[in-house]
Amino acid sequence: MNQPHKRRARPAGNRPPRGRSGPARPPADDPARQAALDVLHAVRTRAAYANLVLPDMLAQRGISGRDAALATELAYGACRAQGLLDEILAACSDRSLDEIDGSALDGLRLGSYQLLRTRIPEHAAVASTVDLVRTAAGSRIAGFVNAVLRRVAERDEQAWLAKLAPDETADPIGYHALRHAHPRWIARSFAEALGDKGEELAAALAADDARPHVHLTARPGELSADELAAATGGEVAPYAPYGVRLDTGGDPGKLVPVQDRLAIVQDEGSQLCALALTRVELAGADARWLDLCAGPGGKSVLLGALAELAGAELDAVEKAPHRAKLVREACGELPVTVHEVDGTASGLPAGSFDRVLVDAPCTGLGALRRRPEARWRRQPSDVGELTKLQRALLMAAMDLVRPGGVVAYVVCSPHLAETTGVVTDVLRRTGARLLNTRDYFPGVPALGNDSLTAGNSSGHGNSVQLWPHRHGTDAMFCALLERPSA
Ligand SMILES: C[S@@+](CC[C@H](N)C(=O)[O-])C[C@H]1O[C@@H](n2cnc3c(N)ncnc32)[C@H](O)[C@@H]1O
Repeated sequence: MNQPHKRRARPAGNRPPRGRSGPARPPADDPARQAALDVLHAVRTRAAYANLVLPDMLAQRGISGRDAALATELAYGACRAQGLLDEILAACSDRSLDEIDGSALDGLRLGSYQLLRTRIPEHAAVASTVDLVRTAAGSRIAGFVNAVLRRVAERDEQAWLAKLAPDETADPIGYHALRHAHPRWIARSFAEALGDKGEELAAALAADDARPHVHLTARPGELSADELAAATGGEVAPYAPYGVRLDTGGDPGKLVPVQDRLAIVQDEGSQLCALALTRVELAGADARWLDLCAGPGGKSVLLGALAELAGAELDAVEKAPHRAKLVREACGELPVTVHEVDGTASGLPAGSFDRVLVDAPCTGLGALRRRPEARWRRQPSDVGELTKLQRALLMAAMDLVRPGGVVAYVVCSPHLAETTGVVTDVLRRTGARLLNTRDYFPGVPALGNDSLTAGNSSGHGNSVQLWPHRHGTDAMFCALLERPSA
């Protein structure tokens, strides 16, 4: 007769100490959830970017296939939904979230995400998460996580929303913010830019959770969009003449045309904004172009290639040394001179550039779909600091461009303070003219909300606001300003 199997007690020395950040090696039996949990830990404790940490972790741990897909879904999904999960967790716990041990909170987010937003059966979602928390933080904390997750499992997501969301009529922004797991201030900023608090706001918030297509730019003068599409299995992008859209996953950096420097990875919205600057007809000289915020160099490559075709040269300014290096590497043999200086005091000669791009540092609220945790990390207080810098850079650009030359002000954000707020102020201070920017986005529909457009009230032209849910691009803003002739 077989002897009953005796569980060997785990030696105390093997037990991870309380409060440690998680096991160095994933347990062999659940590498996907362990990786997701470790990503949540890195995001919470050291402000890591999930989309940078996870791919490295998967490679180092040799996690691939279905496990890699599950780890990605759980890590990114829990990061995106964090605020919604936290509201639900707060309703299920008698402690406030601030009082909950960090490892427990990571586990609660991971477990509640599985319960509410995946088809993983309840017992598997809870038991697997509790096991991981027990290994990392001990039995007492695991018991707490188990109890809270059991309460979360009493309702599905819709039922929780019905219980917790504000009334749609009385508070439409709060309602859509919670339903689409966005902070209220971001939902409000989208609503203000769209001029809509209802269906379109919901569509804009939903688009932030969709995986973006990868876009490529064919290097002008080297390859056409048709050729690039044929070489990569992608399709020609709808609006940008050098653009290709890829439907497949995988690392686009490994595509042969990208490795051969015949194409770059670049959102179609970025392509359109850089191109708009080059499409304005100028009277007089057109030989010196400037990119005032160039790192890591995507738009410099496109502008540098177009400058070469036009017989012009590009100066590229970047303040951060490592990013200036990236610009140099990206531009290679193109006629681009990189200056590692502050764009607000570059020392470049005033009035000497024909075309200037200011692709200013911004909140990035227009690219939230690319960074799972970004919506919860950004704070409303970031906006004030950034708009000061954006104003200073745009003022510097107005000084560097020659009379009759053109400046493109671009941000990857629809927040009105960063877009029309900055532009309206600089128009007032410089007497510059806002061109009808939409004319330089030919064939692109639904380019903005007329009633909100910078300069409209003073009879100037219109700026452009792109959106993921309308155009499949990042939510890029672009305004073309002409310096009055002397
Ligand atoms: C939105 S990114 C530019 C993206 C770039 N145009 C591209 O397409 O790859 C803004 C850049 O401005 C740089 N920057 C921030 N402050 C600056 C300053 N005062 N002068 C020049 N560059 C600055 C940042 O380091 C960052 O690389």
